[in-house]
Amino acid sequence: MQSIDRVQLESCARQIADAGRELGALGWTPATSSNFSMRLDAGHAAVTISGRDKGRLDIDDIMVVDLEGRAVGTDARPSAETALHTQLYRRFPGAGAVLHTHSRTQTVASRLFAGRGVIRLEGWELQKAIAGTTTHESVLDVPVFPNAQDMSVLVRAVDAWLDAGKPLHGYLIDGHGIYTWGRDMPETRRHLEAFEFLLGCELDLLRLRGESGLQRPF
Ligand SMILES: CSCCC(=O)C(=O)COP(=O)(O)O
Ligand SMILES: [Zn+2]
Repeated sequence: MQSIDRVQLESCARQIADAGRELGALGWTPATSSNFSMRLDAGHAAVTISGRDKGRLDIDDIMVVDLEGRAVGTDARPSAETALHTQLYRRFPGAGAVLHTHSRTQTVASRLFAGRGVIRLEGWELQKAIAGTTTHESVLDVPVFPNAQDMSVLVRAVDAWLDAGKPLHGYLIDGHGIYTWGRDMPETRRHLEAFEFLLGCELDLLRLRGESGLQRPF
């Protein structure tokens, strides 16, 4: 088995802790929710330990797992949602970081659009913050998958979307939060901020269009 590069692990742990502090300050990680990870090598990732306050992470709050989600070199329990992180590293070889948060905007949007199963973003300049998007004249579909306590159910939903050949840069889980990823932590942060902003705009449009808009069945 490949040995873990300790210097790289510490660097990733610091980046994860820094991201957690900043996202926590924004109020996107309430009540110990959220989880974060970074790829270490082709077979391992650094991920947050389950149940820790993600806004107050120390580097000791981050552990190593293999890409099947098994703990490596520790008895600590990785995030309850580790399977969603490792799935993304397996499916996207270029993914270097994954962020999952529970902001109010993400959570409300997930509930409002759950019946439709997808939030279609189009015409927004900020779509260009998503890697590979060069114009506002593009369509960015953000699926909303039903929540489940059994991670294998969620993994199957994400696999089905990807196996259908549909582009995916982030997804919502109904009543829960968002997952997004990127080649490294800065790109992943940019994606997360873009989704937060765009979901907020969609919610604002619904509010401004009035109560009937909010109640319209999707
Ligand atoms: C108290 S939040 C419920 C679990 C959750 O959704 C989450 O993001 C945090 O779980 P973890 O095991 O990663 O701490
Ligand atoms: Zn969560």
